[in-house]
Amino acid sequence: MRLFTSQRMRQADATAVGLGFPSLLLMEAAGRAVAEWVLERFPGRPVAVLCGRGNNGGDGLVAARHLMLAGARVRVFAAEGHSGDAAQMQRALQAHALEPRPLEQWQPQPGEVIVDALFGTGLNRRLEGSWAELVGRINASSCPVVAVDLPSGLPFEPHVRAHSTLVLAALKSEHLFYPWREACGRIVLAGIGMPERSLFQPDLPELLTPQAMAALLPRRSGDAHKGSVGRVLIAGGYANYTGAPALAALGAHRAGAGLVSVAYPAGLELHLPLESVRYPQEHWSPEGLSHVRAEAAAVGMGAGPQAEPAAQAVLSRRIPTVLDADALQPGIVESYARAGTPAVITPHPGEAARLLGSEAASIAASPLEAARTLAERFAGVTVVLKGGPTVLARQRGSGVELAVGTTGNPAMASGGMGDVLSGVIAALLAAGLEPWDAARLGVYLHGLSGDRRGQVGLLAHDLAEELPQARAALERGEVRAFWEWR
Ligand SMILES: NC(=O)C1=CN([C@@H]2O[C@H](COP(=O)(O)OP(=O)(O)OC[C@H]3O[C@@H](n4cnc5c(N)ncnc54)[C@H](OP(=O)(O)O)[C@@H]3O)[C@@H](O)[C@H]2O)[C@H](O)CC1
Ligand SMILES: [K+]
Repeated sequence: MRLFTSQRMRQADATAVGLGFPSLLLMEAAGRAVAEWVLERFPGRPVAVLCGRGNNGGDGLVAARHLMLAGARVRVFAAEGHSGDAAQMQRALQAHALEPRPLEQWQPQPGEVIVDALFGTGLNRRLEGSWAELVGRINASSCPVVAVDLPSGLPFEPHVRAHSTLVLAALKSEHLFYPWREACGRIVLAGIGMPERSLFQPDLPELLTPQAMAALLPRRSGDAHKGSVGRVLIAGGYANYTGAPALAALGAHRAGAGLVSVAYPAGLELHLPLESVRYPQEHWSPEGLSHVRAEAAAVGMGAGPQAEPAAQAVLSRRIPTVLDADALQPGIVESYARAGTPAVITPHPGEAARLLGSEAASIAASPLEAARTLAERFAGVTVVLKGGPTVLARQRGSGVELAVGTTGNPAMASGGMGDVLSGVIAALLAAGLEPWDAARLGVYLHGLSGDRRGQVGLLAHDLAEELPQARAALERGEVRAFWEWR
């Protein structure tokens, strides 16, 4: 499943029409799906349908007809100047003796449901003047709003704040990325019969679905033992940063590692899980790690100025490695890329800014572009750019492949979560998954565990404790995506 932009959705629309598919059928299916959702979710409630002058408005006119035919009390308010499909849908409505009134005449009525069909993917600038004022009045009314495709005004301010958004054909960036996502409310995805060929755009970011992620779960054979399911080396810790490597170790244990070994500066007091094996290091060196049995590693958690020697010592093992926190220095990442050792980097926007020599704010504002730039800059390295949502990238052929996480929530904004993620990805690498698969599944499971324990106050080790149940639910096919299908 792919994540679209408004522009790429218009392209898909044009492709469908080019294939001979009548666009009027798409509008009919869209409007019908809106009407069905309103009738199901708000039975018996009167409805005001507010229609803009484009095709989003056309969808609204179709919805009004189906609502009326189903016996709902409907008022329709529409902008002037419909053309093409929308104009035909206006005539179809008028044939049923339902005449749209001028949009300016709309006043909210208590108890009414508002269908926001003002603007969808055709919006190309912020709303101003009477449009901005109308959006203000919609938001100030106490009426629930069902947005058609997108809450009108997104991705700019002002925009409609919806109870639910009936998304047409495919999810777009606004439905996933904060802060826009908050304006969408519940997300309901309607297929509308778009030919599959027009939606086939593999260069768009992949959306991590429960089905695709369940298929990546490493299977265990009946004769599994601790040496056969993946052993992890965690290297980190410095001064008073003793929690980070312990949380990474916990993440690795809870993600199914058969054995977790932790290397750390000698003399440091680490509260490691009882099951972890300790390797105190007088000085970081390849020799100090040569006896550790591991198929994958995670380096940098709380390592401070020791990150560089720790990362170089681990690099001598030539095993797939997660580089996190203090190991996210351009020189370190480059040395892994140059050596051809599979590496996964897990920066938050601040660390990504350090790697790219840019600003954290600009990374957070354009995470897809930032992840792409990181993958290009550090060729061969798998990028996990943490955020709401997390974005993944890797170079593939002459281009960059992108994926976007669909799990996780703001309660996960607390210290130590990233350390757990490093351990989880390392455990999946050790189990034999390719870096791209380990990173995608790790991000998915980590966010899923956070969602299952999603209250503010969640601690990183609480999240780690949830990992086994989250994994089992995913394996049993019990996990649903955050959007609903219609
Ligand atoms: N494949 C699908 O998913 C289908 C989607 N459908 C629906 O169609 C819309 C997109 O329709 P479109 O006509 O391209 O665009 P909109 O209806 O969103 O709006 C276009 C009009 O808005 C004007 N505009 C743009 N920005 C502003 C602004 N800031 N202020 C005022 N007016 C604005 C624009 O005119 P300009 O010339 O002034 O730019 C257009 O008149 C999609 O979202 C779905 O709801 C199909 O119905 C089915 C297939
Ligand atoms: K809309």
